[in-house]
Amino acid sequence: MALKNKLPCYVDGVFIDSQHYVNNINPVNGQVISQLCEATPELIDQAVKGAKAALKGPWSKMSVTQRCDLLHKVADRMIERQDEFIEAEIADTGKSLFQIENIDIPRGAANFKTFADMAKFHSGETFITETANGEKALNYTVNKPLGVVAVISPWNLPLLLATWKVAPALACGNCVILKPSEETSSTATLLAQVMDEVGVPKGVFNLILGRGSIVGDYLTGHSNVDAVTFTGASTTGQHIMKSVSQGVKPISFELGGKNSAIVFNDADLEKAITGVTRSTFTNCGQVCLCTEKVFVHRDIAQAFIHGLKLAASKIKIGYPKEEGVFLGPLVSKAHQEKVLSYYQLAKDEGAEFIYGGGVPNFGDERDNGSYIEPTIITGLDDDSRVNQEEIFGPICHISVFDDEDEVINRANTTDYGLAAAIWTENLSRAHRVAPQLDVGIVWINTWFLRDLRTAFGGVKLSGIGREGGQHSMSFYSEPVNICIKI
Ligand SMILES: NC(=O)c1ccc[n+]([C@@H]2O[C@H](COP(=O)([O-])OP(=O)(O)OC[C@H]3O[C@@H](n4cnc5c(N)ncnc54)[C@H](O)[C@@H]3O)[C@@H](O)[C@H]2O)c1
Ligand SMILES: N/C(=C\C=C\C=O)C(=O)O
Repeated sequence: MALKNKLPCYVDGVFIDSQHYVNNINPVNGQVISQLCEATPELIDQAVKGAKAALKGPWSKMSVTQRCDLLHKVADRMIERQDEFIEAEIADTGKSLFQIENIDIPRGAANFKTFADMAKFHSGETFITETANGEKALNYTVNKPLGVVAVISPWNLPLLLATWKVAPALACGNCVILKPSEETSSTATLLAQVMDEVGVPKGVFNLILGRGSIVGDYLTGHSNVDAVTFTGASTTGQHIMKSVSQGVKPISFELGGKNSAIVFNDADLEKAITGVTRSTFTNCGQVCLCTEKVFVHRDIAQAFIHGLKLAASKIKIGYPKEEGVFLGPLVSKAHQEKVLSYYQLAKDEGAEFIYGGGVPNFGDERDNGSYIEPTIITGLDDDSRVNQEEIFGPICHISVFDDEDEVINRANTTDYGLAAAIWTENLSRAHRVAPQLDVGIVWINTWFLRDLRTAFGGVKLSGIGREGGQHSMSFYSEPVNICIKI
């Protein structure tokens, strides 16, 4: 069923128009493309009640194999409808067709396949116990679902990040209530259609739409929600933590970042330039893993800066489907204003602009969109606001360093701790430096190369917990130890 101009909620197996609307705007030209039906508290209560009931229905009676086969059907149907997912994601985000068809949409189906397969191998533990006084017992684990899981997802990789949590939550037998970002709800609505089409039992997957501060806040504070998994800004995470603390329930947070790329003088310079171009400007800098701070060794600084500036100048900015376009707009006017305020702050703090710093002038409808220039700056202190606060746009600051210990300390001097990239051809140095970085993820001579079985998450303001592979299976399950005297 093609998306019309109203995006409905999906509660207890029914698509519902709440009669309360929030405009959905295309960031390419600022036009209203649809309206999402914002969930009311009553509708959220109904979703939680339906999810609770579904835990006792056919879903809980399915074998792991039956449940995971159904999730494979979800993945297969997403692939059958991928053109609709691509169109919907482009309409909401304006990002390039290249990125959407190579990263965003394929990962939706991949997330379901990965965790459906992982669930089949999610084993417990068994111990034959012999106590000091000669008693014998058999101990074994049963993995049970948490119950009703609230999933709150962001706008930067909408389908990828919603399914990154929905898939393992369902694979572990939970019922889910997904609240996507109000900026990008279209692919989540298609996901609800897919769930309905393949026969996921009613109440197992629910979709409630609307503003985070209203709908998200009500959901995370709901006494009958058993767990909350959230991806978004650190400040929002802190708010959700307060909201959830009205009860005692598991939380998983993937939050903001202020990520460094460290380019040593023994790096392959061309690889490093290409890699840092990707890690800074991909998705218009709107990836939590993106580089915003580049530390380059003094010996190669001029050559690196020249190369990065040349690479940035070759980046094509334009319509999502335009041939060769790498950079689309930022997700919204509000976010464009936020990122531009940091460009202005950089000027005020005395930065030297090596490239960019403004807004492209197209002379057409795109001037009503939220485009921005890729930007490279230098000359600011490590403790400047621009170098300490997450900007979440296509900008990096370049600093020069002289030795390893210095750069490790400088890269760690941040309240965030999500990801880092190291560029060096010296393997000893790579393996020596990586563990010293206070982050959750380190890439060496690459960036955003993903194995979905690995631990994903950050430390400090970048999050709580890890998801990915068995880390997701553990978060979305409650192990019960059963001891039988023998
Ligand atoms: N660590 C990661 O994996 C990761 C991934 C993507 C984005 N992010 C971070 O997310 C931020 C950008 O995304 P964003 O602007 O959508 O983040 P955001 O925090 O504004 O919103 C994220 C989600 O939370 C909801 N929300 C907002 N306020 C809420 C509240 N009070 N209660 C409940 N829900 C609420 C929003 O509606 C949205 O669905 C950046 O800081 C980025 O670093 C982190
Ligand atoms: N969680 C993942 C990416 C997060 C990107 C942040 O913007 C992933 O690749 O699984």
